[in-house]
Amino acid sequence: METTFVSVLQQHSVISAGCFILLFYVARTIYSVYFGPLAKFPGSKLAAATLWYEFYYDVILMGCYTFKIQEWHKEYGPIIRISPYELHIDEPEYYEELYSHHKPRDKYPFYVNQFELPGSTFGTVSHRLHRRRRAALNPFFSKQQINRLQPMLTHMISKLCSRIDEFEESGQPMGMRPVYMCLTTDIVTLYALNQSWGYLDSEDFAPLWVETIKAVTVAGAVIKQFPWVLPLMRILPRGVVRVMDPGMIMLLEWQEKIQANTQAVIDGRYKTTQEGTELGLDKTIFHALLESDLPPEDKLHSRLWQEGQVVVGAGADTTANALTVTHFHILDNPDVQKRLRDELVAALPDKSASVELRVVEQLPYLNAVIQEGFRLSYGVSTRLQRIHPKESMRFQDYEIPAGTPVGMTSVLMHTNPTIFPDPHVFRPERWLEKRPEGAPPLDRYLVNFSKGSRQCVGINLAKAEMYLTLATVFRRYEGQKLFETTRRDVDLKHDLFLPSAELDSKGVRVVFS
Ligand code: HEM
Repeated sequence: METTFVSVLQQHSVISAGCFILLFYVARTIYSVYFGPLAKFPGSKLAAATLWYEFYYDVILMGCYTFKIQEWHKEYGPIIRISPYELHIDEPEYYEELYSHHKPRDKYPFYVNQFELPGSTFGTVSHRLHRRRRAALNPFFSKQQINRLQPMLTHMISKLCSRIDEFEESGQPMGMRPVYMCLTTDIVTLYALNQSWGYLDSEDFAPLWVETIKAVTVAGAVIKQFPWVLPLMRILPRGVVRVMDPGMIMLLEWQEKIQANTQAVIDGRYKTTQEGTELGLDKTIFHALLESDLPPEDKLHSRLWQEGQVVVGAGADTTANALTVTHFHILDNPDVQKRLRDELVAALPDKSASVELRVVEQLPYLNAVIQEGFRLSYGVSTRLQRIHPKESMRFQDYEIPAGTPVGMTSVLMHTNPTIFPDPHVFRPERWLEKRPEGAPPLDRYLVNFSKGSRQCVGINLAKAEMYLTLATVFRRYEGQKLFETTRRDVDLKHDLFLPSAELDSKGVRVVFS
């Protein structure tokens, strides 16, 4: 009798606690949606109430929240609330204010958590700490430093050409995304780790590597919502992880490879490779960071490998995507292809000679083609939030409370028809036309690398790769045709952090003849 009484009492307590927690959440949500500091901002009330909205669009529908945000802007105006905590702005003139060079801009933990690399410059939330870490990275990527990479870049591009020659001979279509991914990976690993991963030598263009990067970005949408997933995967036996998510195994193995490289540098048993030495490279990014003015805590293995992973991850897929999308649009627009070829033939009379960066970076039409390629390949397609930790920010009549994450998205900037008329048309000429009196230069609105203190550190390297690769490939190979490839294979359909076309696309394929 007494036991029954106790168990009924226990049941009641559990139910009461459950009801209390439920009531607490309901009350908190009502307060946040209707009375909290972000209540005055327009937008969907459901999105203001719960992160599950974003989960549905980004995880279930695979990277579609960006398009929902775009739709909401049409309905609610240039500033909207898109989650219980976050605002989004669609007003091109505000970009340089939000992504300021000088004002304090923290990152949003919800965003950086998706890669779980808090030791990296990219993953550093605090603007103060970021400036210190970024200052140590900058010299490694300065224009002067990148100019010195010409022999290495020429060497890699001639390897690329040997692979294209094979396909030219066989007449088989070549999948450009994997091949460009091999090129950019071999370049960034040789430069940053002094140890090229040699993917251009792989018979089938290392499909596992392409899959790894894709798996990492797809997993990111889930990890943002459930940040405990990655630490959990690390402690589970590999066999279990493999069954649950094979992409995760690739990520863990990639991290281990970089961790081993870092440890070898710290232990002083790192051997520079013959390939690197012959091409004038004798240091890894870890040597550069260890020799920098960073304090000892920033020179620990636990931080340095994270920096290495970001540089390799950020340097490879973004540039490969920009190369692929630009290559497609050149071939899809015969007039563009002809004008580019004429310029290249005039500037580079010998089609087999290696291309000099200082020559091709001066070519106006090649520059315009690359700008237009950057515009339609977007860079990172997801929104990038910035936070002023201490002071409120002003947008039109709104005062944004200090500490609020506010994002803007390159996709919305680059397809804004007022700035870029006929935004989905690939028209390099727009970059060469005279701007109306008093209008700012057009590249003010080109944000594939983002802007301000936290913009991409690899811009000079990425641009050098674009100039040299496109100039070489379009000067050397006269007979190029798209193979069963249409706009459907490049147009943005899913925002998987990086832009993705339809998921069943076979990618951009080209026949060289
Ligand atoms: C076309 C090629 C590229 C594009 C479109 C691109 C785009 C971007 C963007 C948009 C960001 C800012 C991300 C954010 O705010 O969270 C970024 C950051 C970064 N990128 Fe790139 N990137 C490219 C190539 C490269 C290359 C070649 C490297 C290095 C080898 C690189 C290394 C980095 C690093 C280390 C960061 C973090 C910088 C920081 O937080 O201070 N990127 N990139």
